[in-house]
Amino acid sequence: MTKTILRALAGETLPSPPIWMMRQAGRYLPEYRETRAEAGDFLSLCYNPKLATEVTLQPIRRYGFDAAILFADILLLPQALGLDLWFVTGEGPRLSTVTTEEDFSKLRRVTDIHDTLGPVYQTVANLSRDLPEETTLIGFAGAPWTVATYMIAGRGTPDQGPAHGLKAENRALFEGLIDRLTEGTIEYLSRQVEAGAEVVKLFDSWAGSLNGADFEAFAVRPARIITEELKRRHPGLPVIAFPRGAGESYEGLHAAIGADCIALDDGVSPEWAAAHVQVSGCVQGNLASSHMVTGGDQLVSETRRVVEAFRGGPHIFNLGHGITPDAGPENVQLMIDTVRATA
Ligand SMILES: Cc1c2[nH]c(c1CCC(=O)O)Cc1[nH]c(c(CCC(=O)O)c1C)Cc1[nH]c(c(CCC(=O)O)c1C)Cc1[nH]c(c(C)c1CCC(=O)O)C2
Repeated sequence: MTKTILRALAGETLPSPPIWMMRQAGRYLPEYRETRAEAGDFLSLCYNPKLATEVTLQPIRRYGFDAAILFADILLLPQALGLDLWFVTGEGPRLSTVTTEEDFSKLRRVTDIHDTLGPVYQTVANLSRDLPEETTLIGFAGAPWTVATYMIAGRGTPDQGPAHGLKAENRALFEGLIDRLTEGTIEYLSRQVEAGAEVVKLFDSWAGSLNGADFEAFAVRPARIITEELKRRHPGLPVIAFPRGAGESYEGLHAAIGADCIALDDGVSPEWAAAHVQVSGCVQGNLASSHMVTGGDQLVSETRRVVEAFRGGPHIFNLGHGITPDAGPENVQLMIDTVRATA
């Protein structure tokens, strides 16, 4: 029998939605913290196939999620393109920046990323061998705009100001960077698929700060190019696009991107999204991740509300964003039990 996630992605409405969770391998789990301590730091964990495989499997063993997502990070691609990358504990990522033509000219060609990323492909291959047969393996990459915001600022920013600045001041350089990332993302995801990823997901965490023509040019268009080329190389490959914060612009994105599934953040109500987005295809989401911290009756009622709202069409249950380190592992179990009891 075909895996439930693949059935939903193919447009099937199931008795209860299959479920997985963004950042399901993460610091809220004691077993993750233990393996991460063994690896030393976060990047050493990402580039250690044995340990990255182990942390990817931990939430599958504990909860039996219907999908596993490769353990890696969206910032490994800029590192493979030649930037320095490190993580400051308690603060987040730091990178060397691309803000001038000279910086850009030093970036590696997209065909030269695989030496750095080899361990990631090995993790995918391990997972494809070790996962239970009913569990779908999801590969991923950051979308060009979101990755560019980190490469231009050298860190996370509240409003993506430096990237908007470069877009205004040196459009040609900014577009060159988006194009390089678009090509690099195709090569990176294509190798993940060859190693055994069954689905790929594009994380555009900062799509919400692009408006109007910019949203079309730098969120929709790169996602469409990546999706089309991956599907050309790997016929039948399902693609999930996650333009977080798109708001009303979520409407029409299945067709505009050519994606099989649009992932929703919790800034849109499930009732609105059922009427305006799910009408054109599978959706994924969108319980607020804060419920994984607070738990209780509200978690149960809001989980049921999301399931009910999307009951009439293809749906993959997920949070609206990644689970946070302060979440309670018991709340995750309560969410899963509540979703599965709706069948
Ligand atoms: C913007 C972004 C990044 N990484 C990612 C995004 C897009 C999604 C989003 O908006 O959250 C995507 C990502 N990051 C990680 C995954 C693995 C798969 C998953 O479990 O979903 C995925 C899909 C692991 C991670 N990536 C990171 C962790 C925490 C690392 C640790 O163990 O200390 C994990 C499990 C670190 C990371 N990585 C990044 C930041 C800003 C941070 C620091 C913030 C934090 O510490 O939570 C960049």
